[in-house]
Amino acid sequence: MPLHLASESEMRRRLIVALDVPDARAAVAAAQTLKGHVGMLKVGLELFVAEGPEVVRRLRGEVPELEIFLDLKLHDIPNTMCGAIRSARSLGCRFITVHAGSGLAHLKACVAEAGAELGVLAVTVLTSQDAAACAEAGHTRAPAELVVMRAALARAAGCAGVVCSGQELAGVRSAAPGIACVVPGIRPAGAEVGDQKRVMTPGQAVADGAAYLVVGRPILGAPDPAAAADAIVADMLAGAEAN
Ligand SMILES: O=C(O)c1cc(=O)[nH]c(=O)n1[C@@H]1O[C@H](COP(=O)(O)O)[C@@H](O)[C@H]1O
Repeated sequence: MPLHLASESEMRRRLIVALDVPDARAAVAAAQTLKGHVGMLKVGLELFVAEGPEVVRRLRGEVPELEIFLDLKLHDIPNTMCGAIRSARSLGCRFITVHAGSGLAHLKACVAEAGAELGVLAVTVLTSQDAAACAEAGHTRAPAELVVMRAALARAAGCAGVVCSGQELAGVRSAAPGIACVVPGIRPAGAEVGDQKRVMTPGQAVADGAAYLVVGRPILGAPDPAAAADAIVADMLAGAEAN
């Protein structure tokens, strides 16, 4: 992003916090703490399995200024994926995730079902997978090649974006020009990597063209989550300005 367009509020809008917490009470408390510091809340499997769609309605009611990203990583036959998307449509979420590895027909069906309001994000290759994990799973291509192929499929299907690691941003941008890249596996310099394999710092991911960053433990596991989010925003801004 050119220097004159990079602003702190723009970086905050592009920071998504993963609410990987066990219940609605913890989710609402984290959202209240982080409003004004992040731009979107991600509701994923841990919280959704515990609380169901009601937690999305509750978050929308209690923190209406933050959009919701419903991360269910749907991976099934098209009829079943479309049913889940139909059920999700009334929740008013900004994004929903599906696995890109299902192929073009699956992605197209999901995009058609989601309509204009709900953006379908195609998860390319999980950031917890390295080359060895892909080989174990039977893939003959390296993660970066798979990501780029799947990003091209996602673009052809009309997806709102892809989920990829920061390490594939350049490849995705050239294979699927214009597609929004949503990047998890974000780790500030020196932070614990945990189960993530393909990681990048916030600033580098923004410099390389990420549209949104998804961050969980480096924010929620910090002694002061709002300060941790602010530090990530500062690094994002530095990355945007260095670009
Ligand atoms: O779809 C996702 O959001 C996702 C895709 C992916 O490839 N890797 C990945 O880590 N995620 C999610 O991003 C979040 C990352 O959390 P932290 O590793 O704690 O920052 C988790 O909620 C994951 O479910």
